[in-house]
Amino acid sequence: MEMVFRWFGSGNDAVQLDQIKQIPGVEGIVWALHDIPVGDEWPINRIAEVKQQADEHGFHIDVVESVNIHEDIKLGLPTRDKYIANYKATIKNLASVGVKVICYNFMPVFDWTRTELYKKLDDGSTAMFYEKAKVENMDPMELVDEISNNPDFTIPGWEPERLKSLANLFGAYQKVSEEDLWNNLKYFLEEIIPVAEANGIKMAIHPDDPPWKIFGLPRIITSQPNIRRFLQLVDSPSNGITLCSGSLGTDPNNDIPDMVHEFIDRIPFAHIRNLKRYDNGDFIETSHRTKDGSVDIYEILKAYYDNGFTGYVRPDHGRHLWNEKCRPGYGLYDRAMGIMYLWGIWDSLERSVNEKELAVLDKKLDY
Ligand SMILES: O=C(O)C(=O)C[C@H](O)[C@H](O)CO
Ligand SMILES: [Fe+2]
Repeated sequence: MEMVFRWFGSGNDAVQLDQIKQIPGVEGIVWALHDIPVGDEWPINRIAEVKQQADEHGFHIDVVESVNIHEDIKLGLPTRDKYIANYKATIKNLASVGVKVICYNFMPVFDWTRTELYKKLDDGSTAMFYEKAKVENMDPMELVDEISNNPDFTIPGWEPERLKSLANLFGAYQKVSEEDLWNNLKYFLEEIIPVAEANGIKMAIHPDDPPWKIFGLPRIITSQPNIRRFLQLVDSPSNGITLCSGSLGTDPNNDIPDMVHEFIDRIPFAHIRNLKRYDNGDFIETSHRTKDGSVDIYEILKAYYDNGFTGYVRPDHGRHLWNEKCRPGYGLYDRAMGIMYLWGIWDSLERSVNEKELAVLDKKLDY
């Protein structure tokens, strides 16, 4: 596995590149041009700027997260074609500086959803929390006010400008069923996957977070059968997934190690994080350690290891520790510790396999 770390860009992240440099085994940054309006083409000079910043620190920029999808594409409106044309141009621009993987999602209106960004845990740290009943009984506008008015940073997917037109968007989605969303996704993929193939890029859809319907909006990238269906929409190595253990792990029916085994050839990028599920459907993000949450991080890594996984991995969200001021979920310390936990498992898997092989060889030599 190749370790990468998400960085929101100069002046847009509390974490600096020279700090990331000190985390063992990180080879690249996962980045995006967060200020470019959704649907516009990413300019080549801005892309080159990030490449240069990464180069100066010896990082690669192989993975981009996210090139977001304009709502007109998800809604299947006639105007989608112009945004798809821009998307294709962005794919080509990114390929021209060596980008290999583009992570994106196809969730209507909202990106990931939580009800509290800084919920206090027993140990005094804070983490992102989802209260199911609250979402079920809440006016989405209230949530938007809470999340988008974060004083320190604009949160991707929750940009205040975009959410201003929320009422109209909700109205537009009333006519869009899950099957319509599948069709709109297929239309998009049939357009862009050939461009990705021609430019050596793997597209990697991120699962819906959480993987169920919220506020009556359709959601489809939620489960193993649905991911199977997604991969068949366009059956190409360039049409892949970002397998996110945290998003899928909020639903106890999702067997993530089994998904790793089934989809391994179509996983260019893995998000690995843990969370604790409660019986009432609430969940809170935890440290990466298997014992601290409900997701078996060891089994997931073992599944990757057993399948000879060589793709990109990043620790996903973490808790906020030691009073750090950071983007929700994206502090330095817990993600750095998460990486060391992942390496600890990975290195010992590697060592134990090598030792087993050596023992077999020794036995053969004895004869
Ligand atoms: O919710 C998560 O687990 C994420 O990693 C969010 C992703 O960055 C986003 O949905 C990608 O487009
Ligand atoms: Fe994720």
